[in-house]
Amino acid sequence: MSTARDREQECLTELYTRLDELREQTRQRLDQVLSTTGLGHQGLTERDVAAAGLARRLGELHSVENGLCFGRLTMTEGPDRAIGRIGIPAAADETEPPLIDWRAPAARPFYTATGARTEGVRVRRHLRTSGRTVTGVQDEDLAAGAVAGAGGDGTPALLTALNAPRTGRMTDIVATIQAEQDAIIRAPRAGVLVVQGGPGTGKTAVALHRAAYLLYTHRERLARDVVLIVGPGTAFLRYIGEVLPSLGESGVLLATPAELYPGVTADRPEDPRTAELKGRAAMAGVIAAALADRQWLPADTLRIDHDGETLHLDRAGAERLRRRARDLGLPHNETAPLHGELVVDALARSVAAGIHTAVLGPGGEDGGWGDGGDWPPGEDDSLLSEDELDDLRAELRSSPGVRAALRRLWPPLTPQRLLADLFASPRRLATAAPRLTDAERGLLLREPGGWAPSDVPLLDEAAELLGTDDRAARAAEAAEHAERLRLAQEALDVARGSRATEHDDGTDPETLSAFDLLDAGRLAERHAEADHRTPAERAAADRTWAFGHIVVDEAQELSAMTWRLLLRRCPARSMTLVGDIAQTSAPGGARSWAAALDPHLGPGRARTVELTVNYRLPAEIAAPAADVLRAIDPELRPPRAVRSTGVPPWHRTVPAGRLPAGTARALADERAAHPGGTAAVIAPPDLLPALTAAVGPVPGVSVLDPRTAKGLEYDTVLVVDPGAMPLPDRYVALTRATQRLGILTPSRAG
Ligand SMILES: Nc1ncnc2c1ncn2[C@@H]1O[C@H](COP(=O)(O)OP(=O)(O)OP(=O)(O)O)[C@@H](O)[C@H]1O
Repeated sequence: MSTARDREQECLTELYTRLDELREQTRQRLDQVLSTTGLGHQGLTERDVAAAGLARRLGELHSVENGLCFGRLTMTEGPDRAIGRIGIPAAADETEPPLIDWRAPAARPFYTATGARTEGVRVRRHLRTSGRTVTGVQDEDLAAGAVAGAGGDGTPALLTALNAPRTGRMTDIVATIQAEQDAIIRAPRAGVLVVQGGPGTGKTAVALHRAAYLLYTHRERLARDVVLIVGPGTAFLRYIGEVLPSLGESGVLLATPAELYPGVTADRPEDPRTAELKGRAAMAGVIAAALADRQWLPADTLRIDHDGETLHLDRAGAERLRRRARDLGLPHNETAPLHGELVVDALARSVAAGIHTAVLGPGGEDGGWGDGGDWPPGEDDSLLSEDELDDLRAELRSSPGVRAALRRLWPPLTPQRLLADLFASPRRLATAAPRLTDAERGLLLREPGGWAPSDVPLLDEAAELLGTDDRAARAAEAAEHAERLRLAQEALDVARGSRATEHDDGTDPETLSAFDLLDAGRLAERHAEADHRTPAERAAADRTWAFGHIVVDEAQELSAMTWRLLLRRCPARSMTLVGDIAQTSAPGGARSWAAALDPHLGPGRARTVELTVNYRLPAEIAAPAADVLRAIDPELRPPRAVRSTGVPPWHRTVPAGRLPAGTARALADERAAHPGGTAAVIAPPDLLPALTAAVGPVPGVSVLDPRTAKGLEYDTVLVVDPGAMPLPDRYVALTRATQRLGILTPSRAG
């Protein structure tokens, strides 16, 4: 008699056969599409789009090779449902799909059914597989009523997953998503959802699976608009980088907050106090004031050389024109040409009025426009016709002296220029930030050269106020077009040359050739490169991209200015923000979700849910972490550990001078007792150089400070001198271990 495992093996083999067929069909269609020739420009673009779609699908089909099917639901009525990483559609002669995508509504009871609420499920089966072989089957009989279900109480499948050694890369959790996590993953897309949870409650895992779920459920929209995932640092992004590809998803953009301004690499070191200051919401006002300061006014009268004459623009007149330009309510760079027109018009009228005065002599009340008269002069003051005035304006517009004056009065600016000039000038800082103290302004003052991460939202703020100054982009496009024209012309010349030769050979000179039908311009158009970038690549390069959904991990760390930037990138306000208020270590980070988000969203606009079960820490390691949490805030409750290892953390006191050597020895002992897996030494930043030297390069071992360790996890963790860490950092350090924790404290005598 065949066992359940044999029967599952048969089903699994059949599923892999179907997967191989799907791969083959997709590969053939891709080959077919790629080999299509003789297409026009439009046809080529369509071919490229189709090929990219098929290549993506092929990638998806290959990414699910491991763990293709991980569960089965036997229903009280109707056919079984096999649950997997992707769906395999029913063939023409089938009524049910042989494999259901974990994100499909029909798969949901796999995660939510309990003995009390069976949702029509009789047996929930977990499959363990290795490659294409079934290695184990675990059944939960819901009809027996004793099953708590996927509620965080440690089903064997979950415990197996949690006890597995870590590889240094996060893995997906599709086979064991728990009910409280499932509710978050499948929450509606609209609105801002905040997921608060202690360390190890699966916030990161949930956020990534939510992104995969949303991409599946709103495929068309989100594949086009892209999902942005923001994580605290590059080490963290590397750690989570495989999860979505393993779920067959590639249409996401992963970035750190420092990477959110295209074209800027923000790696300039910075004093944390400066970073905190630059993260405050008040910096938005400072930047606006810095820009207003660049819309210049002459102290008295501006003298403008024009064609050997001197034109005059007095301060009051310049101020009136500036006010009219500002009243337009447009960004600075977009206002520049309009302000220029106002000034040119005023100058033209004043010249005309000068002619008027010269012809008629100074009359009546008209005491001129430089000293309190009506300025700029109106039409009635002019003897010139409108056509003559137009000519005069045109002349002034192209006058080098006038142009120089316009650049001075309303200079075209880039965000980089505005910020670099502001931070390099005590005078500009004093004008733009009068409410800051001298010491604070001193923190902002610096030589130009490079950008710090905290500059990124400020550059974005400045870009918003400045508007597009797309002259550079237009110039590049024009240069590119000229180059294409040149190449096309060359191609035509070569063709003409070869025809001349052919004629020499006696071919028919009357035969029409390509160059008879085309000119270089049209040929250039045809050769214009189609944009082959994926939507995620285009989004990465475009500051004004509106993302379909934004996921932020370690969201508690973001400054007010970074929130402003992110909300600009998501006008639809469709966001999932995960974090833990108790782990906030950034000086400008959140003390409460309401304090961090209400100023940007409005009070109560974000919906907050909590994760309460700790999947990382065994109960033994959770205990010392809970003590630290109480010290941070007695109101906060630690998450409940779902498993226990029977291995309590150890504690060792070492003379301070021998801390590096003592740590290296303790680590070596741990590695000898528990070979393989991953380990980390987490210490205050100033101890890192000595510890790194003492430990040396060991595969699978990292030496890092608590802030870099945030979000990461290791089988074994040694925390060195936790007493020297600020409380949130200590909390982070003590909550990274999945199996074993050792604490080394320097003795005072050392
Ligand atoms: N349902 C689950 N099944 C299996 N493993 C899970 C599950 N939920 C979480 N885990 C595992 O628990 C560990 C902690 O998860 P994760 O890193 O997402 O927690 P976190 O809340 O983001 O922690 P931190 O606040 O420290 O960043 C990871 O190894 C994750 O894979």
